[in-house]
Amino acid sequence: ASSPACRALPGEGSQVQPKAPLLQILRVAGAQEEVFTLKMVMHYLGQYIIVKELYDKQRQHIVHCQDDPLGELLEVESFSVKSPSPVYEMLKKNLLILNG
Ligand SMILES: COc1nc(N(C)C)ncc1-n1nc2c(c1C(C)C)[C@H](c1ccc(C#N)cc1)N(c1cc(Cl)c[nH]c1=O)C2=O
Repeated sequence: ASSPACRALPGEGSQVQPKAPLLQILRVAGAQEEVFTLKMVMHYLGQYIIVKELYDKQRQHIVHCQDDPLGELLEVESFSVKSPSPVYEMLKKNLLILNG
């Protein structure tokens, strides 16, 4: 069901299992795990952005991901780290919550 309740993101402590396309991105950022906390997922996504230099060199809170697998997942060409709703929407679709 995709009712709002079960589409919420888990609390900090809950464990999540990224679906394959997201897990591939986390692997590029160095993730070895299969099961993560939300905080770990955000950390590896951040590392991915920095390592691949997807940020705008002039306006460094802007991420350009139109030509990157991350953009395909986020379904946006770019976004600001200050308004991360595309990130949370993507996570809701790409994380299995293991313990609610
Ligand atoms: C372009 O960004 C940056 N550029 C620089 N330069 C020096 C160029 N330094 C820091 C950041 N930066 N700021 C924030 C974040 C970063 C890095 C780690 C991407 C993270 C973050 C943002 C997006 C995703 C995704 N997909 C994952 C983590 N982030 C967060 C955003 C949210 Cl929503 C939750 N937790 C966070 O840490 C921020 O606010």
